[in-house]
Parts: sequence; C-alpha cells; structure tokens
Amino acid sequence: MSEGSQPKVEANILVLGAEKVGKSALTVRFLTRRFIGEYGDIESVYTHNVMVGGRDVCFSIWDSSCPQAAELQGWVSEKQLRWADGFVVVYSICDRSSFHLARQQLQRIRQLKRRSGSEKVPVILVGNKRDLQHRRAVSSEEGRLLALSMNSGFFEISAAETYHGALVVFHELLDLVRDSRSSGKKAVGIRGIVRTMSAVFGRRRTE
Ligand SMILES: Nc1nc2c(ncn2[C@@H]2O[C@H](COP(=O)(O)OP(=O)(O)OP(=O)(O)O)[C@@H](O)[C@H]2O)c(=O)[nH]1
Repeated sequence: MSEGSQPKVEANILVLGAEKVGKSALTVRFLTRRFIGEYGDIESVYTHNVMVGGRDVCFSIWDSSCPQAAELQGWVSEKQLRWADGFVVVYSICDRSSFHLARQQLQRIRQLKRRSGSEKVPVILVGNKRDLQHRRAVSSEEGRLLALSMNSGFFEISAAETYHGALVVFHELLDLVRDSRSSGKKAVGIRGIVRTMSAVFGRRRTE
C-alpha cells in the first residue's frame, strides 16, 4: 500500500502535572514551535495534524489544569483515563512537590489502567524547566529512577528553550501508543489462536 493511502493514526494525549510546571508551555511549544511565556489557566483540548515517519497523525492533546483542592492533586479522573491513549506527566525540576505529585499521578494511571486490563500504558514522565539548573531541586537520576519504576519513558527538557524537547516527547509517546495497540492486537490474535486450538483439541478429547 503506498504511504499516501494508509489510514490516519489518531492519538489522544492527556498532559498532567502540578500547577505552573509548564504543561501549557510544552503543549503550545509542540503545536506552534513557539514559547509564549504566559498561558491562561484554561483547560483545553487541541487537535494537531502532522506527518510523523511518513504517516498522517492526528494528535488530540488535552492540556489539563491541576485540581485546586489539595486532596485532589494526584487525581486523574476515569473520564480522562478512558479518553487518553497516552499520557505526559510533567513536573518542574525546580519544584519537589510537583515531582511528588507526578509520582502520585503515575501510580494512579497504572492502578486504574491495570484494573481495566491494560498491561502496557503509554506514559512519558517529563522534567521541565531544565534551563533553570541553578534552581534545580530534583536530580535527573531521581526522575530517571521514577520513570524506570513506573515503566514509563523519561525526558528532561526546557519548553522555554527549544522546540526539539517537546517534539521528542510527543513523538516518543506516539511510538509507545502504536506499540501498545499492536501488542494489544497480537494479544487478541494469540488469545484467538489459543481459543481455537483448545476448541479443536478440547472437542477431540471429549469425542
Ligand atoms: N524557565 C522556564 N520557565 C518555564 C518553562 N516552561 C514554562 N515556564 C514558565 O512557567 C510558568 C507556568 O507555565 P505554564 O505552561 O502556564 O504551566 P502550567 O503547568 O500549564 O500551569 P497551570 O495551567 O497553572 O497548571 C510560566 O511563567 C511559564 O513561562 C521552562 O521550560 N523554563
């Protein structure tokens, strides 16, 4: 099939994280290649059509706003979880409390996704504001270890400094989403084969 006639890839991406970590800055940088500086607190879903690796991809990106109430800070709603194919969990390397919140959100995503039977969950942990080294409060090692423990991807970027960091995060997440879809199909395929085999052999044993 020529590349042109391949169906468009759709990916719903939920961007999570504490207040002021740079969720909007990361999202807008990916959408527009630009860093604006100040963003409204409005929660938005953006659609972004782009070619990735020769494929037509439609990203829907939900730039979530962090719940105000402290007890809901680590909250990820079932609606958000059902909507999202992949997750970007953002913290600021200058803000330890945002790193702890990221851990809570990663745990909640895995817990809820496991309950729904999803083994592989496409998630990227992002340590933002890497340009503020003099104010660093979370080491790269801590970020890498948290990502490893949660079986998620990991990048330290600066949405303020470059477009490339944002690009890599969303493209890597797209790969994880496509991998999880293909392994999901394989799993169904394998389950289907096992069911057929057991139906055939099972029937023979009882005949
Ligand atoms: N130095 C630096 N500042 C950043 C970076 N990314 C975002 N900021 C600043 O951090 C502040 C918050 O950025 P936002 O993108 O609004 O953060 P947010 O997580 O969407 O914030 P809420 O919508 O309140 O949850 C703004 O003043 C941005 O200019 C970065 O990479 N480096």
